[in-house]
Amino acid sequence: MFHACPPILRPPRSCAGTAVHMTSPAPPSIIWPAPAGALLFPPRITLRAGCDKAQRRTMEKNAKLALADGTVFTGVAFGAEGEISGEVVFNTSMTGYQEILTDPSYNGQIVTMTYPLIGNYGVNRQDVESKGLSLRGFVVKELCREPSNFRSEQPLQDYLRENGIIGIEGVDTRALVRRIRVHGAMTGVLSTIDLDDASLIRKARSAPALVGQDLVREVMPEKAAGWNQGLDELVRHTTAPAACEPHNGGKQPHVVAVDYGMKWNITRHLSDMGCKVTVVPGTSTADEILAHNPDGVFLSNGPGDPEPLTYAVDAIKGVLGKKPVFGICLGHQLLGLALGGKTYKLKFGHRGGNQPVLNKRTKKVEITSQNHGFAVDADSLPKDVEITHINLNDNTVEGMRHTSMPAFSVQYHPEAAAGPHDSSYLFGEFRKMMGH
Ligand SMILES: NC(=O)CC[C@H](N)C(=O)O
Repeated sequence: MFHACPPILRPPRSCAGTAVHMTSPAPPSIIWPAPAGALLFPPRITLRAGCDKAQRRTMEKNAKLALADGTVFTGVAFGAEGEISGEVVFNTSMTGYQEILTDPSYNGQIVTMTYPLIGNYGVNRQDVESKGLSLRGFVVKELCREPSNFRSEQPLQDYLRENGIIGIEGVDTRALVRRIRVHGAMTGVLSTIDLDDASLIRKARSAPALVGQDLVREVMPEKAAGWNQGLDELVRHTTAPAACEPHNGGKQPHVVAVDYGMKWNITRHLSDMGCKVTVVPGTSTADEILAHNPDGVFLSNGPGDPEPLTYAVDAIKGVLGKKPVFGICLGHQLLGLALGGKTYKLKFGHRGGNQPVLNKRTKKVEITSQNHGFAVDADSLPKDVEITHINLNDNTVEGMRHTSMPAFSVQYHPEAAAGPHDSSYLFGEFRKMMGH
């Protein structure tokens, strides 16, 4: 029998061949044509392989992606029209494209998905990680224009168009990713308005590099605000109990979360643990942070190079030793700088939902969600900083802890969104560090 979700009636398939619908076939109780007033998918012209070729050609608009090394990829435009430059990076997650699109850490970057079919479950209002889309452009092999999922509210191409993000589909993403892996992340230009290869390559070569830019100020909030949203029901059921342990009725720990472009699932986790959360802008000084009288200070993820963010490093130095500190991703890199370490740019970064990390204390391997292009240099860290986690793909630093002050951080994303929940115990460790 059919369950709680409202039945969705779908038109008969006009295109055979591509596996775009991941759900099982409609149950026999659903009829077509539908009775008047029934909930229907609006009629759309499909552009999938297997559709009428002439129809596809008249509907398609070309787009091109040019890299600074002179490579040009031609594909079909989707989403917004225009032209944009950015650092071209790739993400290996099979799902979670909406969380990726709304992760402010992608500010300044054109993101390529290695999974070959993107858009099949649409987008919704629950899976957002910030108030908007900060990435510069989106590159996929095959776009599914007709999502099929009970949570879907909109197809991906409409979402990108409404949010002003240029997408390109039909790109040989394997070739693109190999190029980035071999030669490193590089600047590129994505355009639907200039399709001249030489001109695009010139623009890609003169586009500003990510290194040295402060991209945080574009995505951080303007002023401090409270936070009171918990985890989505679907997520709560799959998250480790430590992270979701309810507030024990005692004093509610007050966390000040310094927002450099924070993913909302972090504050959802903190809130679910029973913390009172105040979010403050990434430019807040130590005095401004401490004026909230926090029990703990959280340093968020965020875009770009940590080194130019001297205001953030100074603020962290002013908080260290006074309050427990927990940092994630950019927050981890900034903590590393504040502790006297150095950061450097990785060749092509870690982005995806399947990065293996060794927890050196427990000797357990955690499968983690990641999105970073910079890393903390292990050799630069002072003796009183213990490296707690390492990446098993390339042995880079994934976590650290100060041996005498209450401060720890991870390079990866324990809040997942999207990705595995292996590391959600870290939120519980922060709570313990705050003495609650
Ligand atoms: N997700 C993040 O916080 C990214 C950190 C930093 N912008 C990097 O790319 O390394």
